[in-house]
Amino acid sequence: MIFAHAVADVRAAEAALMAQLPEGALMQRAASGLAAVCARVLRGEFGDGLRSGGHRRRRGGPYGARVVLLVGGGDNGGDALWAGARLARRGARVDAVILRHDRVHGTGLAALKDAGGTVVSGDDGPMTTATAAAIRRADLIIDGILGIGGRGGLRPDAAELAEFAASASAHVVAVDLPSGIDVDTGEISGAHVRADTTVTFGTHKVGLFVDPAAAVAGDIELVDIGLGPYLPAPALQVLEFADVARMFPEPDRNADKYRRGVLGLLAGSAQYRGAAVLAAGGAVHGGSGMLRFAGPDAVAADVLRRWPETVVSAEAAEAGRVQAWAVGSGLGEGREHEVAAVLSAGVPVLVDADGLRKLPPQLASPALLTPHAGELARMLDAQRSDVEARRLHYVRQAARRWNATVLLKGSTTLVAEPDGPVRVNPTGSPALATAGSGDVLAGLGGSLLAAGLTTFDAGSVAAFVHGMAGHVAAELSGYPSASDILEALPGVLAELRRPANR
Ligand SMILES: NC(=O)C1=CN([C@@H]2O[C@H](COP(=O)(O)OP(=O)(O)OC[C@H]3O[C@@H](n4cnc5c(N)ncnc54)[C@H](O)[C@@H]3O)[C@@H](O)[C@H]2O)[C@@H](O)CC1
Ligand SMILES: [K+]
Repeated sequence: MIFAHAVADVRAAEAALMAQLPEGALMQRAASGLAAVCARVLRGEFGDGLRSGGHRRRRGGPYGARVVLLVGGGDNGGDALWAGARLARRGARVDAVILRHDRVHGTGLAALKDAGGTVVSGDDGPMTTATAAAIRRADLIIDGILGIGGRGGLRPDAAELAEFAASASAHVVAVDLPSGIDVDTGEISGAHVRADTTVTFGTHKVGLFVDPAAAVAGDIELVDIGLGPYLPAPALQVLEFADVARMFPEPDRNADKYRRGVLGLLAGSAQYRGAAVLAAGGAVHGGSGMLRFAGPDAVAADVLRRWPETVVSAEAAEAGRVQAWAVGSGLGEGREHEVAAVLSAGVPVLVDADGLRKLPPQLASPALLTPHAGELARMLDAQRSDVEARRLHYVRQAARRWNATVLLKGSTTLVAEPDGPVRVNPTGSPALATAGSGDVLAGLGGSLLAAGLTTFDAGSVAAFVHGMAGHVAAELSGYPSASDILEALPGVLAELRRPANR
């Protein structure tokens, strides 16, 4: 599992660690790790990041490379200067653009000059003819404008520099984080740097994983500076393949269909017949032992035709015993009494799409709510654009409001509980943004609930597996449909369950 921590926790851990170390030792660890990643960038080991196609790719390493440092007035600038000094000693031509001469990191600047680096900015402002020329011909730009001490977006002079750097052909490496993002929330409130690679220190920062900021961080490289023992519980978790392989339900020797868990599914309608078929498909592959579908005859017939292993009934009340319900995908209008009965049945419930319109003020059972940004906006009476801009804020708010687990779908899918860490799904891709894809996810998540996973684990495992299926489907068909994603599921699950991966 990968973790990310809030700035206050990073600061506290740094203070505790620094008390054990000689002055400046931590910055040297950071600068050495930063310089090492920069050397790899200059050897061509990284992709073209955000600006694919528009890059001048260098392969020769630091010797003879042209490097520009953008240096703010804090320790983030200090890291850039010390790393610049290391690269200069390895033969790079290093030019520094100093934003605040009155607050520049003194020993870092002296080290850079000792190593042969030069300052190209003037006393009146950072943007000079020499600055522009250096940025234009640079192979690598190191963004040390703001780190975890930054507040709000970039000021105008820094914004102008960032803009100019983005238009150049150099690879941009951000120090700790792309300057100007809100590091604890992933929000972007003003001008900011767009990085191809971010080298972050001690632990990942929250904003590096949450959009919109995550989209401007590029590849993330973590440099260990020894903070580990001093860090508290993380604010954010990112599941990895091995975690999901371990968490995915494994039937034991005595398993039968009931013990593996039975999912009840209330989905689809005369208007949205396909939603029932897709959700049922996610469910039959999702690790539970049996699917009971409740719905109108015509819809149930579609489900049975495609998934003959399903047991169908006309109404939820006639479905029989289940260990969990999934409710809402393509459900359309009506069936309020059935939804209400299912929500108060006392078993865990996944609520998707039209089910989210029918939520009571208080939920009686453990629930996993799976809105996209538009649905979450409606649930909280907010603007969709605001939810997209402040994803972490709103997913946490909804989790507290309904005392439930909330999975906010989108460019970075987040899974939040009322208290505790938030999980970010790392496998998402634009391939998932297709009609019916959410129905597959709902069936899969419901099935995992029925198999006994908690709402938090079921949501995050379902999102991970669904995302992997999206990647596989995209490789096969370019622009996959939800049916393609569904078809890719068994292969992904087989890979997860291979003994070597568990
Ligand atoms: N504290 C430590 O032990 C370590 C810190 N390191 C580096 O130090 C960084 C944090 O350094 P600082 O605390 O000096 O802070 P920063 O370098 O992030 O910011 C410097 C100062 O800029 C000012 N500022 C804030 N927002 C601004 C804005 N929008 N425009 C212009 N100025 C603004 C503030 O006065 C702030 O103190 C980390 O991100 C990391 O790069 C690393 O060297 C590792 C060790
Ligand atoms: K930075």
